[in-house]
Amino acid sequence: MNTNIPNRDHPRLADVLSLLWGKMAPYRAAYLLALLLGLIQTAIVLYFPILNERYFNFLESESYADIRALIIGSSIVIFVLVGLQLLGEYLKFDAMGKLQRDFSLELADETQRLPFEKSLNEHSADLSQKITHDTRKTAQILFQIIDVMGNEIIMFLAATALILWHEWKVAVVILFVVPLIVLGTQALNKRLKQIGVEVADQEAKFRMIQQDVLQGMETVRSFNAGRWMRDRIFEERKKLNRLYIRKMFWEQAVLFVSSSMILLVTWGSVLAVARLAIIGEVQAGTALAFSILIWRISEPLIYLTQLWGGVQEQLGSAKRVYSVLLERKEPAAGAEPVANLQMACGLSFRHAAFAYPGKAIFTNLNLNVAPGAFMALVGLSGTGKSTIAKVASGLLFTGQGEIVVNGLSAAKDPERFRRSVMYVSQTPYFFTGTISSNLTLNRSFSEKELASAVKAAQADEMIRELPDGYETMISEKGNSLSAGQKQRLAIARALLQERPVYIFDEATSALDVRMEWKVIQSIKEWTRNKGRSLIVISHRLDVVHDADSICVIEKDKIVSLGTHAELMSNNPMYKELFGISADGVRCSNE
Ligand SMILES: Nc1ncnc2c1ncn2[C@@H]1O[C@H](COP(=O)(O)OP(=O)(O)OP(=O)(O)O)[C@@H](O)[C@H]1O
Repeated sequence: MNTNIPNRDHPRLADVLSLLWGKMAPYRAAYLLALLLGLIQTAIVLYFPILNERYFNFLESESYADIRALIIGSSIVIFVLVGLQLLGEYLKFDAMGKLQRDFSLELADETQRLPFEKSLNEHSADLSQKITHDTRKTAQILFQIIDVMGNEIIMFLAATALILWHEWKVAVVILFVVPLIVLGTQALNKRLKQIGVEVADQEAKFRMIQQDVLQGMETVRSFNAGRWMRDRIFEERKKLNRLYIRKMFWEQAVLFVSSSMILLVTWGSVLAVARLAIIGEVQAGTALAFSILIWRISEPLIYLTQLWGGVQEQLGSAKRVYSVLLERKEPAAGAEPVANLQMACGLSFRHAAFAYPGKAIFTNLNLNVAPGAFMALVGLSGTGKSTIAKVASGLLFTGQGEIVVNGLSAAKDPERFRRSVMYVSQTPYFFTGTISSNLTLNRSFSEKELASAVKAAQADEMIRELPDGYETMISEKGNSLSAGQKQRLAIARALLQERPVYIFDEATSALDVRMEWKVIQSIKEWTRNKGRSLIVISHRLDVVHDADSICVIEKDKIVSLGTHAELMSNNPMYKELFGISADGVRCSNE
């Protein structure tokens, strides 16, 4: 991605064009050829007044053979030119589609490198609108300016040159009017640019609400909140419609001002030439050619002012795209593989601090998980366990201090750091596709590896019972599976990956007590046999009480670290939580 993006609130047209032109590099030659072929259309349009002029003059001289030669010759030339023009259109559309595809993909990549806490707090519909709709509109600016506007400008200049040849005084007046139109519509265009930003933001907001309604269908239906949601959609759409009307008003204002000035000059010129024809200073054919050519000047001028308004609106989308481009990013991954990736290695927090915007979660945290050790993180809700786990996994970044695995620092080399740590959350995500594709995520594993990970996660029987086994399709976000099934599949998926450190963040919370115990035992055995480090976060202390060390988090800091026996004797809160947890298990077993 272009790193030389000026840090301005509103991107300038020149900056956007230079960014897009850079991205066009692989398709530039084809596009330039398309532009050249596009000039054919201008040539054909401009040829018609000349054809008419000759036709009329041949009529006056009563030369039928010349007329026949003129028509046949012109038809053949135009036929060939139209074929070439088709080729030009194909090349242009191809280049345009490729630029839009690349730009959208690059923005999606950039979004993947946004700080995790930033993407957590941005609505996915807003990001998706930026990646799809806003990149497409931004890319269109290049084509509007170079291709469409370029063509219109060439048409205008060529027609002016032809008029200059016929009647130079009229051409000078026309050229004088152009700067007046630009100045006259500048203030209106500024307004259009601002409305462009408002429209793009409101379109994204409208999409967010629609997505919320679809994703929260269960809650909407359970709480009979359909009417409230409908009213919200209605309100947002109403605001959008108002903006569309405002946009239309300002576009029309630009059009009205520019068209009035252009038409005034056009009709004035037509009258002047008509007078010259009447007094016999110009031939009838020349007067006809002139009146056709004058429209070849005024039409592009009117069209250009309209297009210019469209570009102002597209700059609103560019502003939203730039908001992602200018955001701080994770460092890009190094190309070379991690040298000496030790499978038996620990994880260390060194004087680490982390804060969500406006909220410190921990300061000066020092914690070591020894190679091959099993550590449990426990504590009351909201004390920061998941945050510590996400920082340890290289998803969230510390403001101070560092997290180190295999000699790699999470903040300095996040992508390679993450190849050493596997994080499994309580609510795993599944992609639309088969069970098998969700387990392997497009990597190849032998049948034996797959079966062994699935068995360790206690998911083998469950998969066998599904209608198509491993080939069973999972619907969006794994909605066709139970919460416990999803958690076991997520554990199998994690165990398949060879990582030195595994972190399970309440990853078995949806399982029944017996199944949870079996899965945790299985995970412990799996990691112990392979010499991997294991961190488990759980509210059920009885399933993690045999950890090598247990870390009790309270009010965003570690208050105790020790074995179960040590904590039972020196941490009353741990003792209380363990008692409740064990009682719960006893009750559920009775
Ligand atoms: N994306 C976020 N933006 C801002 N604050 C957040 C974000 N995620 C979590 N928090 C806050 O950070 C604090 C710690 O949350 P965290 O999820 O780490 O706690 P936890 O101990 O794992 O809780 P639980 O046991 O309920 O899962 C909470 O006060 C929470 O509101």
